[in-house]
Amino acid sequence: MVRAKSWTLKKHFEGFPKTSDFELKEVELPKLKDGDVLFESVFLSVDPYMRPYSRKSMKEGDIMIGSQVARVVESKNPTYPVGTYVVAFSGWRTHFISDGKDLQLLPAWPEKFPRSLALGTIGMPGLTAYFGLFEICKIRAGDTVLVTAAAGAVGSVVGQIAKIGGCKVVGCAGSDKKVAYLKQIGFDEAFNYKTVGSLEEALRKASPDGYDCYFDNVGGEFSSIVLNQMKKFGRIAVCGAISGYNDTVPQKGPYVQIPMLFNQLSMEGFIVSRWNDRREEALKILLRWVVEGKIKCEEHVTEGFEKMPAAFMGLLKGENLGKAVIKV
Ligand SMILES: NC(=O)C1=CN([C@@H]2O[C@H](COP(=O)(O)OP(=O)(O)OC[C@H]3O[C@@H](n4cnc5c(N)ncnc54)[C@H](OP(=O)(O)O)[C@@H]3O)[C@@H](O)[C@H]2O)C=CC1
Ligand SMILES: CCCCC/C=C/C=O
Repeated sequence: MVRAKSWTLKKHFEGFPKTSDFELKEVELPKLKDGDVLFESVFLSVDPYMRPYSRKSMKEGDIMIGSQVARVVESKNPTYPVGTYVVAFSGWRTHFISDGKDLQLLPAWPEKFPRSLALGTIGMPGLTAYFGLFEICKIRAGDTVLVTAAAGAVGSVVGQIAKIGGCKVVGCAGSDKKVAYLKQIGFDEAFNYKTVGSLEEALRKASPDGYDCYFDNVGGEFSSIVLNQMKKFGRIAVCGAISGYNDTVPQKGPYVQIPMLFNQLSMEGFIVSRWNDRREEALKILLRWVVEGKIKCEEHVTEGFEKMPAAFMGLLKGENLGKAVIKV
């Protein structure tokens, strides 16, 4: 018999999540039926979307939503023999039983890279960067691309793909260590948005001619300032709005119409699952770029399933450099 631990949402988050909003539970899993597979989570992901989606799609008492890289430990399903690795969307759980549906088999995995990358660069965040840049920003060689939360899971891949595409890349992040990292992985310009005196001046200094593309991960006041520095026909990919996820009262800011009108801008929100039908094709490209060394991957690994709430809250505070993952 296997005992499975899980983290549940004890109380809906009000403002910034608290330790007391989560509850650790343990249950005994039943025996497998024909067609069933028993998995153990090897790596779990914490992602910003869990904050807004907890309110949108969960009720109190539910297991926290999320994905994991998991390994088959017992199987009554020939498609998933023992030892097979998958990406599953089974929530914050150490073990789970699946009927084999809605699992994503990991491709042949190069020895030298950890499988946790299937939750980051070679997974959902990498796909977000890829489709956001090519389908929404429609990058072209020579464009100047700005990205916020640039040292995180999505942002760090955005910058590196934009460089592969022949763009000039400017990144903003919340610590000097992150800024140094951005320069190390090839960003042309980077600054710490928390310590520059004036965001407006910092943006102007990084690209005096303005920006063709803005990959917006944060929203809020920062993005209102960027709007006025977009070039004519600029494209804005609204990927995330983390600066507002913990707000209890929605932020108010300048209205977007005037800069959008006079600079003839396009602004489009997107959810990565829009391109699920092209997932495999894009993952192959991302994996190739990683193997070729064109994309460097950084991970912020927290050891121990018990520390998942702390890792999630740390992510929302900006403690992570690269993709935040939990090693069980
Ligand atoms: N549209 C889609 O399909 C998807 C959207 N997303 C969105 O992309 C964004 C980045 O996600 P992801 O790469 O996974 O996360 P990250 O790895 O970038 O981690 C989140 C980062 O956000 C930054 N941050 C936190 N609070 C603020 C704030 N108030 N203002 C500015 N920055 C802040 C922190 O970095 P710093 O130290 O630099 O402040 C933190 O490290 C999120 O908004 C997320 O919701 C992600 C996946 C899919
Ligand atoms: C199930 C993954 C969906 C990710 C969409 C993210 C939106 C904002 O973070």
